[in-house]
Amino acid sequence: MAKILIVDDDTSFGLMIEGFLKRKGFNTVFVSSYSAALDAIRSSSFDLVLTDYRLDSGNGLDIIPEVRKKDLKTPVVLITAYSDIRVAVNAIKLGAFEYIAKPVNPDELLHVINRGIDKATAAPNTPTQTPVSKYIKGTSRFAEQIDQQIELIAGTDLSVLVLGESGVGKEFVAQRIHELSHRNSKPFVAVDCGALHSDIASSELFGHKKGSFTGALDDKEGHFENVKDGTIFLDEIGNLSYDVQVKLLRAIQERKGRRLGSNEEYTINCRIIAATNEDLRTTSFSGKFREDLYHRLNEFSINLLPLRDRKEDISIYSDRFLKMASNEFNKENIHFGSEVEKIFLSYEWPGNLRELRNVIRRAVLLAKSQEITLAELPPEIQVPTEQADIPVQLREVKEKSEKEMIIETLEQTRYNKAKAARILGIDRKTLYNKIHKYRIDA
Ligand SMILES: Nc1ncnc2c1ncn2[C@@H]1O[C@H](COP(=O)(O)OP(=O)(O)OP(=O)(O)O)[C@@H](O)[C@H]1O
Repeated sequence: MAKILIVDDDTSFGLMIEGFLKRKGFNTVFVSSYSAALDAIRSSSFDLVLTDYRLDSGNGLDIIPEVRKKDLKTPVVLITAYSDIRVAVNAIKLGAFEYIAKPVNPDELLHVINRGIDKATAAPNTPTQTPVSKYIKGTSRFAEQIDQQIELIAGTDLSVLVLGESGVGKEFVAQRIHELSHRNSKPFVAVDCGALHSDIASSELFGHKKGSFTGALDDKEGHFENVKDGTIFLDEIGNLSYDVQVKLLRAIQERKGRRLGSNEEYTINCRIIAATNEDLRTTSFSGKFREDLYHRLNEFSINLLPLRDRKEDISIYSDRFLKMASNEFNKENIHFGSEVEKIFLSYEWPGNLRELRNVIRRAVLLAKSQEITLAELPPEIQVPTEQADIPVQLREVKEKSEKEMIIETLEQTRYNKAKAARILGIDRKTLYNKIHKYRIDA
């Protein structure tokens, strides 16, 4: 019976979720404070952690690294308010498995929990075998060019750097390259470097020998060993510590790896695809990301535009996500109302394709008839986001919350602007412009 930790400072809501999950056969532990959550995570093991974003002290995002430190595989699901969509996006960047927007729909909750547990148990630290392709091609000129690049590059062994905002499809592009390459019968291993705590990053990537550090109870294969001749996908590469960057560079240059605490070397034969949503060149100039490593990883780069800058793609993706969700929830002949289609085109999609997929999946679940109407969309989406369409008052509210979020993130990162920009999902230049615009003392 899977064991779930539920964290929510709204006790009645937390108990309601607990009751629901118990009825569905889960073993649950409910805590109503941030500190109790940390105690629970440190003192016992869970198959999944479900946390609200807003907690009495700290927040759901702070829980993620704590869970990661304890067990890399435990999925974390974050519950957010609709207005926190950017928080949800950040949660994914920090390694959360998924987010669910309030009001929580029980079917959706159950579905996400089951997917999280299945994923964690199906591949316990072993390479993901290449799945049947779920890659959907966009129809914009931009998407066509990307597909041409993918096809071109797939036949080579060049290292590829995939760039773009969170949720834009970087991992899907990496998988697509792998599927079209001669390595497609070999493993595809995705490593979320953003979720790798610096203390364990080397051991996760390269493996360790029993006794090489406290807690190394057994010999362990690293991802570079278990990927064999397949493709390793290093997501959020900018998060790797300098030490690990040095090891990675050596591994790439010499095509050799070594487990921590071992003298024996193994050969590295895999293809490397890396991804980031920050400008590594800027970071490299400020000495945080090694320039030599950057060039090694970037033998070819693919830059994915955010969805709002390629709106022609929205229609094909929403149709396909709709089909996938209707199959998943056994709802036939479901379609979008014309208002919904219009809103999809005017909304900014800060969470890109991931957000589009989630909004559609939820709408299908909630739909009472065969037509998806505005009632099934999150309120935030129903507000046209083009500045010109926003009444002054609303624009002020939007700007106020943006300013607050920037201040909060700057405080969280102790005014490290590169880090703050990364968490906010914007580039540093945009952050500087906003600091200037809102006259933030930074
Ligand atoms: N080409 C695609 N075809 C079908 N679905 C896609 C495609 N690209 C993205 N998606 C959907 O969007 C989700 C997010 O994609 P993906 O994980 O590749 O984004 P990402 O850019 O790697 O995000 P992050 O930076 O947060 O890791 C996927 O789980 C999938 O549902």
